[in-house]
Amino acid sequence: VVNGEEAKPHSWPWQISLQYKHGLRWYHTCGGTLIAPRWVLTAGHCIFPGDIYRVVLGEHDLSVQEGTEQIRDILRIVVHPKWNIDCVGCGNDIALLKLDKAPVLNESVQEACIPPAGEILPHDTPCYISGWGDLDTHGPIPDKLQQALLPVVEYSVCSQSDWWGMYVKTSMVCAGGDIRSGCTGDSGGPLNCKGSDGRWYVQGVTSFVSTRLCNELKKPTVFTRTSAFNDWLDEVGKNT
Ligand SMILES: CC(C)C[C@H](NC(=O)C(F)(F)F)C(=O)N[C@@H](C)C(=O)Nc1ccc(C(F)(F)F)cc1
Repeated sequence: VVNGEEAKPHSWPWQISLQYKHGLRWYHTCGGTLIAPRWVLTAGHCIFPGDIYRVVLGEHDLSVQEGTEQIRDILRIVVHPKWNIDCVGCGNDIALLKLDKAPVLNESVQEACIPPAGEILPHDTPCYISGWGDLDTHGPIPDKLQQALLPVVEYSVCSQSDWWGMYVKTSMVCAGGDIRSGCTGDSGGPLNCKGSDGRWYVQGVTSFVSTRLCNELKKPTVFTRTSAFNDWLDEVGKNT
C-alpha cells in the first residue's frame, strides 16, 4: 500500500497472508479474505500451478510471532475458469482457497461479508484497501499490515481514455487514483467497505495497478468486483 498507514492490529480480522514455500522458508506473496469458515477469497493471478501455499490468519506483523496467528494448509484451489494472465484487462481475476480446517474465530480472526449480487457502489464511497504489499513502486515491503482510504471511482470515470480506458470492465471496481494505492503484494486482498448495517463487506479483490507507478494519477487501483461473482462463489462453495 502506497501512502497508507499501519492498520490497528487485527482491525481487518478477515485479512489473510497467502504464503508460498521457497526452499525451507515461507514468503508472503498475496493477500486474501476469509469469507466462510473454510474459504478464502483471493486473486487468480496469485496462483501459480506447482507452487506450495499456506494461509496465515490473525497476522499483523509478518516478522513477529504474536500468538494470534493461525496457519492453515490449503485443500483445494479453484481459480476462475475465465481468468487469463495474458488478458488482465479481461477480468475474472478471482480464486477461492479451501482450507484444510476452519480457523478458530476470535478477536483476531473473523469472516468478512460478501456483498449482494450486482451491488454497485456510488462514486466516492469511502473504502479501505489493506495489505502487506510494497510501500512504494520499488519497495520496501512492510512487516506490519497497512491500510489506505481509497474512495470508489465509478465506472464512467474509470473507463475514460485518460484513466483506465478499455482496460477496465464493469466486472471491476476502481478505487483511489490519487497518491494512495495498492502495490505489489497487496494482490488478492480486500477492498473493505462499510455497509449501511455497520458490517464490513469485501467489495473488491485487489487485481491491478499501473505498470509505470503503483500510485500513478488517474490510474486507480483496480479490483475484481465481488458482487459480479456471487453465482460462481455459491457454485464452488456448494460442491465443497
Ligand atoms: C501481476 C499483475 C497481473 C497484477 C499486479 N497486481 C498488483 O500489483 C496489485 F497489487 F495491485 F494487485 C499488477 O498490477 N502488476 C503491474 C506491474 C501490472 O502488470 N499491471 C497491469 C497489467 C496489465 C494491465 C492491462 F489491463 F492493461 F492489461 C494493466 C496493469
